[in-house]
Amino acid sequence: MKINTRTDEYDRLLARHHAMRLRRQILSPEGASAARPAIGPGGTVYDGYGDQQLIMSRLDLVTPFDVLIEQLYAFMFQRRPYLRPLFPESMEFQQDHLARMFRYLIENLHRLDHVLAVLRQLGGDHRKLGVWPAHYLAFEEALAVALRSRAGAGWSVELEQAWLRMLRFAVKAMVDGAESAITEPPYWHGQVVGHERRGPDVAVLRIRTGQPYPYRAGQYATIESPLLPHTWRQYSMACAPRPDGVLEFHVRRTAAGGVSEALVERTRAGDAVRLGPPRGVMTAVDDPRDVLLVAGGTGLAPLKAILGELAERRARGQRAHLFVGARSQADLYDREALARLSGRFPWLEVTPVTGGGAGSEPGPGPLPDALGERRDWSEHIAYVSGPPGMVGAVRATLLASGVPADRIHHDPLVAAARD
Ligand SMILES: NC(=O)C1=CN([C@@H]2O[C@H](COP(=O)(O)OP(=O)(O)OC[C@H]3O[C@@H](n4cnc5c(N)ncnc54)[C@H](O)[C@@H]3O)[C@@H](O)[C@H]2O)C=CC1
Repeated sequence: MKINTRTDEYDRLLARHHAMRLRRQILSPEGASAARPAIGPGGTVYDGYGDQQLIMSRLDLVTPFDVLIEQLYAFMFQRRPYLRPLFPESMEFQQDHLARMFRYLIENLHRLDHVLAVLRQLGGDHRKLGVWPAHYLAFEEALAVALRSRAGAGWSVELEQAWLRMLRFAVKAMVDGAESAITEPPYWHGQVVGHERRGPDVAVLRIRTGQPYPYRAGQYATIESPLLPHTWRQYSMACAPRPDGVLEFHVRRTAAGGVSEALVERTRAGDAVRLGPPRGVMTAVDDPRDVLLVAGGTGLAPLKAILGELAERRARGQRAHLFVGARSQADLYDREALARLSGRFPWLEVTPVTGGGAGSEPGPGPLPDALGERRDWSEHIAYVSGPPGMVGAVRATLLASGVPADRIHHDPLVAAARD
């Protein structure tokens, strides 16, 4: 269900923009303009802060973004129908993704170093989609037409130039990112060598790649099934790199017609898939402190991989405690594997916590409470993975109990696309 009404999206962006400006003013004695960065990709000068002010000043003309983006793609495919096959059959996710990107760019144009890193990675990831620099020109042309048609009489050359400068900055960073990723394959071919149903909506898949897949425990891959061409979704590897090169993934079926449904319901051993390059920052840190791992649902996958790595290179005397949150006993889909691990490794304690999760009452759920009751975690290194609401709630509990922020590791708190 779309929740973006015109006022919602516009008001939300504006409120966040004002809050950030206030924060910059407080943090910087010279005022907000001192935060003005000017270095773009390849050393070019770009006044992101100036464009941010201009774009924000008339955001009301072009929001909600979903309408703008629908017009953009309609124009692009009408003008250049040969680009349509590069996109998935259903454009819904693509449109949401682009709206998120517009919001992210506009909100962050005052801190180009952060934006550059994100865009460079996005550019590298776009290689698997078969995107070439020339395609971006077609996109720019379509964006200009959509902006004009959406904004109507209030539109101006200055506004259009600000939007196009922002886009060119983003494209340049993405093309740079794609070029510097040139030594890495855009994707790996894989074959499903194991497919086990674990309950009505979860499957554990084992995939062997044709070429070695170089990743670190805790990272994720994007996966494409031939059942849904051009649609890639993220899943974490649930094992540390193994000598036989087999990767384990935990997939919960979510929306009908999505990649997860295809992988859970319609995929069998022997089927082919493709994997994008490994990504993600939640990897095991080299620190001899005891380890706390907190998993919610299939968020268990990367933590199981980190445990696998710990088993291989654990510091002397280092212990680990894994909390596994699940909706119910029946939903503890990996309980046998976890029992095997805790039987094998005396330094590992596993605590299942049931309740909460999809369909239950809103609220922090039982995981933060279970942690709080247990012991003092302030000297631990923590890894947290699961639904964004759970990761946020657990993070808040750990911070409040004295664990420093730089010792709480998790992937960014945005809902990753896994349906
Ligand atoms: N499949 C994978 O490889 C990975 C999945 N994830 C993410 O993990 C999540 C897994 O989803 P499900 O299995 O459906 O989990 P779920 O909705 O069944 O939740 C599992 C448990 O997490 C806790 N929880 C859920 N929402 C909470 C909240 N708002 N506050 C506090 N605790 C909460 C509850 O204890 C619940 O029982 C998805 O968001 C997925 O994107 C993250 C990393 C890897």
